Amino acid sequence: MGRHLWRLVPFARPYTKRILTGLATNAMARLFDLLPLVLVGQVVDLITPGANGLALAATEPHLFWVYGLAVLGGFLGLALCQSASDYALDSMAQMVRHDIRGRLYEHIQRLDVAFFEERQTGDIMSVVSSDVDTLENFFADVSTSIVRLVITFTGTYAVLFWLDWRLALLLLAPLPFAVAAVRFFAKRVQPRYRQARRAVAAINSIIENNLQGIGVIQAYTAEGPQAERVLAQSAEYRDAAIHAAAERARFLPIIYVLAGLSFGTLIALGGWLTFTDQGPSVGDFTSFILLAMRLVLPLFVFGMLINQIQRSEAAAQRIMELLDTEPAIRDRLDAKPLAGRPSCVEFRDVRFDYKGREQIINGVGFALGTGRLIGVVGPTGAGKSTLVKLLLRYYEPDSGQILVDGLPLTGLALESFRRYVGYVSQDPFLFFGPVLDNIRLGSPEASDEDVRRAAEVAGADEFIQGLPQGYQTLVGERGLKLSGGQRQRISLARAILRDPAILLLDEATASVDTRTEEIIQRNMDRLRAGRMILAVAHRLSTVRNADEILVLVDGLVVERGRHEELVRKGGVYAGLWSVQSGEGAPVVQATEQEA
Ligand SMILES: Nc1ncnc2c1ncn2[C@@H]1O[C@H](COP(=O)(O)OP(=O)(O)OP(=O)(O)O)[C@@H](O)[C@H]1O
Repeated sequence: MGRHLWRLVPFARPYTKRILTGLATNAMARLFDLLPLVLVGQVVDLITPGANGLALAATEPHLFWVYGLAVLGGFLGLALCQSASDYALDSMAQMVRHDIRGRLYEHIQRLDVAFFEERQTGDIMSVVSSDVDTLENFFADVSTSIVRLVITFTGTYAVLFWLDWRLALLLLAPLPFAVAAVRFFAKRVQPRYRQARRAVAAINSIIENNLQGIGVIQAYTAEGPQAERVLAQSAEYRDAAIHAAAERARFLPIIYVLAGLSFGTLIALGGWLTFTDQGPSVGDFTSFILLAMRLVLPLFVFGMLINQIQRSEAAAQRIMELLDTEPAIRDRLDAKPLAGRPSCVEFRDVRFDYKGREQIINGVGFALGTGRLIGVVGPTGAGKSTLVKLLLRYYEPDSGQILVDGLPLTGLALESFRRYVGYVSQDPFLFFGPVLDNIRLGSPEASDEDVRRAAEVAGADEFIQGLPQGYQTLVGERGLKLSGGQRQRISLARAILRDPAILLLDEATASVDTRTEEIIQRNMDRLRAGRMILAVAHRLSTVRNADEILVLVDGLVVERGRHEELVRKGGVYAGLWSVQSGEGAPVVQATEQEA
């Protein structure tokens, strides 16, 4: 067993009693299993004529009944012990699997956004599902098989030594060769399993990604090349598995030949010893042969076990890797919870680059207090969404500070801060389930009436009432499809319901029509009281009423002020405004002039 599997032992510890019961009953089952083989020998002796030419059965015929009942007792014992053992160990494995999966999911949920940007969803999925399943198999089957193997082996050998120690020693002779063969086999197969596991993860990743974008694949008739990508990965798995099978095919004959050699010698030598009265009785020799046959199976099981243990080790390694991944964004040891509802947020000369990218946010500063709305506008790729994500603490600034009520955001307990934040992302996400649950995501205690009011403010109530089952309509993946604007409004209602102190809107109304936006705008003006709003917008009318508008270009605030001031100034904002309000030159002309 490798070191990764050992690290999973703590998951089994709470079930020690169940494991011990399972192992003990399994041990007893093995002994009951061997009992009939010994009894067969006794019956053979019972009917074999002795030195006086008479079989014992002639004088004690009732012994047939005794042996018959003893065999029946053996089977009954086997039945009871085996099923008790199976139940104890199987249920333990299910519990361990449940715990590992739960722990993994909880852990993954805490990992930061940057982690999910780097790892593919399918890859993570294959750890949570198939790797965890492999371990269930390990805890249920492999652990039982190990016990079965050890007990059958030691139990059988003990009886064999008792029957005839010379023949027993003879049987032991090929064991070192068998162990060497198993080890050799294991070493060669392990890399193949690792390769196969990697290939499975890659296949899952591609398929999951492609299914999400199936519409794009079909629109661009890219089915052929995409199928080839999947096939190429699948071929890697196939080849690794075939290689492993080839190794197994080479290993099996070695074991058979070794078993054949020792059996052949046993039959020849044992038969001769029995015949010449120098060895065991005919009955004992019969038992001996039957028991010895039982030893071959464990040898094969041993090979398969090594196989399974290696697979489990590879799965455990991937699970432990995930569990060992610490979120980059997490509470510091001395993190303080936010004392209460925050009333001001400040960016001080904040600079930030994504990994491998430069000059994303280049020294941004602003202060936002309760009751105020700051609008952020600027060309695409200027860093507007990044500003919002920094305030959400998806990422931390490389330099400069973000202060909440004068305290650095990085020093706050994450949860105590985020519970005061409402966030509507550029591409709002709806989970599969009723509209109601989607809005209630961050406020599980909210009443249906609260949800409806939030939806009203977000301009969503009317259309939700018109859905087939109103607030109970299933949406999200495989639910009813909604338009971009409808999804945005549900997402906005979700943020509003939270009654956040800080409302972050990233193009929150970009997909709704102007009339609906006007309604939402009016509601927002009411909402502004008692909270801070940071709103990113391309459509300038959205932030027209902002207390301050930041014009962001290449991660720098190049202009700031109220709408009227900026228009008067005649700079970047004024240029954008004149185009959007239709006062300036049409876009096409402008492009031609630039050209
Ligand atoms: N997760 C990321 N990793 C690396 N680079 C990123 C990441 N997200 C955004 N970027 C890059 O950072 C820059 C700023 O992106 P951001 O999303 O903040 O722009 P934006 O102003 O919101 O643009 P838009 O108006 O198009 O939404 C872009 O050049 C973008 O390519």
